[in-house]
Amino acid sequence: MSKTYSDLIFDTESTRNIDEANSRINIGWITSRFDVAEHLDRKVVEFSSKLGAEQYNFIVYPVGGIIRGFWDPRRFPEAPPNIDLPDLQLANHLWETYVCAGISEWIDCDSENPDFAKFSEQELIKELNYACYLGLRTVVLNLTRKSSPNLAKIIKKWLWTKNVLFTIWVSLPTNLPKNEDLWSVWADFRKDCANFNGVRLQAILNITADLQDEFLELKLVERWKAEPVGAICVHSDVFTTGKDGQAVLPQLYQKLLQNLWMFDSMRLLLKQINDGTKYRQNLRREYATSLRFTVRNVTWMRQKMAKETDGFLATSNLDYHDVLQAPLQPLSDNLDSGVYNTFEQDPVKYQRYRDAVQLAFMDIAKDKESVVVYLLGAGRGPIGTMILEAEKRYNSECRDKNNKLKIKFYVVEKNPNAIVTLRFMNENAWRKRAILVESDMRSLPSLAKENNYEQPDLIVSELLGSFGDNELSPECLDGVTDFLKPTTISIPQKYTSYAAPIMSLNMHQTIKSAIPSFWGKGLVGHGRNEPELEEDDENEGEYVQKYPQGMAISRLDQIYVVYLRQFCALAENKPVFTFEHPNFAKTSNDREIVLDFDIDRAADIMGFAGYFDMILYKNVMLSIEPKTFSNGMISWFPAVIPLRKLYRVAEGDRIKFVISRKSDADGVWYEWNLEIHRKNGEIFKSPLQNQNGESYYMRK
Ligand SMILES: C[S@@+](CC[C@H](N)C(=O)[O-])C[C@H]1O[C@@H](n2cnc3c(N)ncnc32)[C@H](O)[C@@H]1O
Repeated sequence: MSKTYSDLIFDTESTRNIDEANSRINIGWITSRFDVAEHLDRKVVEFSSKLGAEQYNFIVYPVGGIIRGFWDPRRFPEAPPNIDLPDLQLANHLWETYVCAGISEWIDCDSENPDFAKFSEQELIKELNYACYLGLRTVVLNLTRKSSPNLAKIIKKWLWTKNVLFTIWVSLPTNLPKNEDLWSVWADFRKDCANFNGVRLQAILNITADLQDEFLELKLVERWKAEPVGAICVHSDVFTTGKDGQAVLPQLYQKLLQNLWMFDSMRLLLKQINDGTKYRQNLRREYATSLRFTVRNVTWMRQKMAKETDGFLATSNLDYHDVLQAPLQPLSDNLDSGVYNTFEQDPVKYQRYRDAVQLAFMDIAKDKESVVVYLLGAGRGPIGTMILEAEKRYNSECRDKNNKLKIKFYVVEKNPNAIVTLRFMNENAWRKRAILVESDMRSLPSLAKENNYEQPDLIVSELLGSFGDNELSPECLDGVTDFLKPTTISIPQKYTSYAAPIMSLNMHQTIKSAIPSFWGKGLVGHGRNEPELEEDDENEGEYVQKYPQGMAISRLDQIYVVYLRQFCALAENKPVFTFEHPNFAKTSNDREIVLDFDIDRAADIMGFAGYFDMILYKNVMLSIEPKTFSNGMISWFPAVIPLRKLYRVAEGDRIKFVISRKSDADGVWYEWNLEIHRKNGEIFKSPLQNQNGESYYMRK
């Protein structure tokens, strides 16, 4: 049986460099009422140094001082102690590094007692201001209610209107019924904060002895991968005593923690639930040791596994994860040498092309001395090399010395720059076997007539984007149909796009905030319009790309290419559009489909992930669809088709992804929207996106 991820994490091999691995994990101690000691508010240095010696990197400390922090609100309307945590005891940079501001736990801006709610608001503002005064980088807020609209209102205003440096960590309630969905509590809170930047507003998940139901179901846990989780707080009563008498995390908790551990930049927190540490000197250190042991190899292991699938991507210094890329348009733009070079690093794609071509020769070259092969859209020629290798392999496996197949080889490319490389390849690598045709393949029927080119037995092309047809392969290949024989075979024979609904706060925010700088305002957009020259006085003759639908909308009405990491797929993929070649019947390439997905958990849909697979020939295929993914292939990352907003769905809802592929004389575009069919029969329809190709238009 193959090893599970968790088994691998604890392999001796993976626990090399323990000190280095441990040092990447930052653990904070939450000061609790069990730490209360005389004059502690004047002894933050001693307190944090002691914890430092016990392997904690920072503390969460009541920002108003410990006496105020643990004041009993039942004494209201008596006032709590004033803020009394003198700044002078610690150098400024040490406050920043070692201390997070704990907001007093008694503060309750959503209290049923309106006087106390009002009073809480005033005291909260004082504490936030004091956290700013101390220059602290993190503020910890505790949610104690299912819904905290007043608190959210105050925090929203702070985040959106004040130029402060701290990140707010929102610790999720631990006092709700076990079946309450904590994700929804968090998602409501961040929505009430108008989904402020996930770098500045993050959740703290509490791992308690009495685990919430949602942490026991993988599909519910997965949603946290789509959210900004700043820290995971483990409660001390979760630990048990191990064989050697030390505190350890039980296996179930270890697995949960490992599963939630996305990055080593996340933080762990330890919250004391009882006064055990009073009686066992080493207990605090044991907690920290056990937590580090649990997560220290997770990222390392993930990277190691990624190296096996990502090949050169994993070894490159660039982190491609969650980075937005505009899909290439190799038809309307001429690619540069670096882009071709990146394609050519793929260890899988070209070999599959070679295998497919060889397989096709078995069918079309029987008893023939020669077959005519056209490579359509050759780039710098890597598939050309594979075609010649397929010929060689076919000859060595299927022919004898005196009866070799010799293909007639045409290589078509419209990029005049790539033609320079192709000429070089032809002379130096292909022994002048190729006839180079510098042309758009759609002119081939007329060019062939003029130049007496032979009709192809086989056409080979690779004109696919992350969403299959989005680099206009159907339009390009249809352009050569009139020149084909009725028996001509196309590699690929068929390709299909796929889509699945996803959640990802990070992706939504990244797309929304990808606004061009002043100097980028004239860059060609991806929509129908070209940049315009502003000739009025005010604009000094600058170029501007205008968006009739508005810049904000235009960002969200485009398709992107993204190596997705911080996301959660909400359903299995479904096929979207299929194209088959040759298209002798000249069937229209316009398409329309409605895909139904049943929703099995509460979630915020940000859009759809897009994938494709292609049948090169018979059983030789390439795929980026996760279930059939061609291992090791790096040529395509998934597509992301965003929605304009995050849309909340509930378990039992059915959603419909309505998407059409449209075209006119100059180009092709997709239009899409979402329908939510609620369990109670209500139907919601989101606005139609990218109408008329205004934001995302693929020029023919
Ligand atoms: C995705 S790249 C693939 C390049 C190469 N075959 C490879 O696999 O590395 C597509 C290539 O097709 C070319 N191309 C796209 N549309 C074309 C057209 N209509 N006629 C000729 N070449 C085209 C592009 O310039 C580009 O070089």
